[in-house]
Amino acid sequence: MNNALLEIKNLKTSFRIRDDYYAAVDDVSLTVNKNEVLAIVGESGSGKSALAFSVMGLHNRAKIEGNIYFKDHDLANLPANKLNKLRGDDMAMIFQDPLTALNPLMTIEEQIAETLLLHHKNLSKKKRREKVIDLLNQVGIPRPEHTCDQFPHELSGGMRQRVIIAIAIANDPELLIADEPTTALDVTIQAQILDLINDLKENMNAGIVLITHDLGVVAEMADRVAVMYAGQIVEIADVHTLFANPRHPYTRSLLHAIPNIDGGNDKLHVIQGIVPPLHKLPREGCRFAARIPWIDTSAHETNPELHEIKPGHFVRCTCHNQFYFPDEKKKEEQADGIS
Ligand SMILES: Nc1ncnc2c1ncn2[C@@H]1O[C@H](COP(=O)(O)OP(=O)(O)OP(=O)(O)O)[C@@H](O)[C@H]1O
Repeated sequence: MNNALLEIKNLKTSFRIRDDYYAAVDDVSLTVNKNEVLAIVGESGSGKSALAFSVMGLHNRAKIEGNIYFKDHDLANLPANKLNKLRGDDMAMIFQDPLTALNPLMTIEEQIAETLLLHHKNLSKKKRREKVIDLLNQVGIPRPEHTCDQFPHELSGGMRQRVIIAIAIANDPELLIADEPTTALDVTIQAQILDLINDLKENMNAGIVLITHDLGVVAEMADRVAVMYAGQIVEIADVHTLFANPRHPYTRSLLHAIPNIDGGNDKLHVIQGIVPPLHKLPREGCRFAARIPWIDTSAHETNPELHEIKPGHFVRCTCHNQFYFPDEKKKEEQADGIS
């Protein structure tokens, strides 16, 4: 049985810079299944949000090519009115910054009710309030009746993010996209919000796309992980495989950059350089090659593709076969007595 909820095929999302279009998402294909959390990880500028916004139809002036299949629709080619109906009804998004995502001039009840009314036009005022209180309860707001009448600025960051989640789940969406849902929050609140999203996955039967640059969050929450670099997926695997046997040099560098928890002597490996700006992204060859200059250029493919190296484990470019970290090689050589 096909368990796919969302199927993205050859998606290309391009932005106009001066006279040309540049792809921030460049030929991405992905599937999100029912009842799974798919994490998308990568440094700032790798195209994670551009991908999520394409699915939600939130780009104003981007050029979108390819297909985004969801519930018998191709979102990439759907008229705005139909997309609006699906958004808020069947798919919803939790944004990074709860303050900018809420309307400062509306009470919490009014904001949640606005989404409810999309689906239940004839809801009486009394029933509407009951449903809002119920949703605020579900997301762990302690005094929901009181919070209903408050404005966003009267709530803490963690409470505001709970309200955002209440709005997102108001109509029981089948697909939930959470874009860095805890970045703006402090650590203890982060953990509570992640627990809440985990509970939602269990209770809602939804597919969740979790965008984050925090690998700790990925390890805790994800079923599968897609690693993005410079607009492309460079590796995709189930979460256990990705942490136990990361293959792409970028994935390995991201994992290598996590400090050793037991305080070993390993130096923190910092990935040299940054994701280049959009109009300067290399469009030919391995896009990560410039950041691993010690690897011989012959290791890279001319047109790197995603290869399935084990069932469900895909890696782009053959360079992973020859990749090593210079500090590790040095250690090995020292151990072998070579100076
Ligand atoms: N509206 C836009 N117009 C032009 N360029 C854009 C636009 N939106 C994003 N970009 C560019 O597209 C690239 C990908 O950006 P995106 O925000 O998707 O990255 P990201 O991985 O989500 O990063 P972050 O973690 O910082 O949100 C970046 O180079 C960014 O500057």
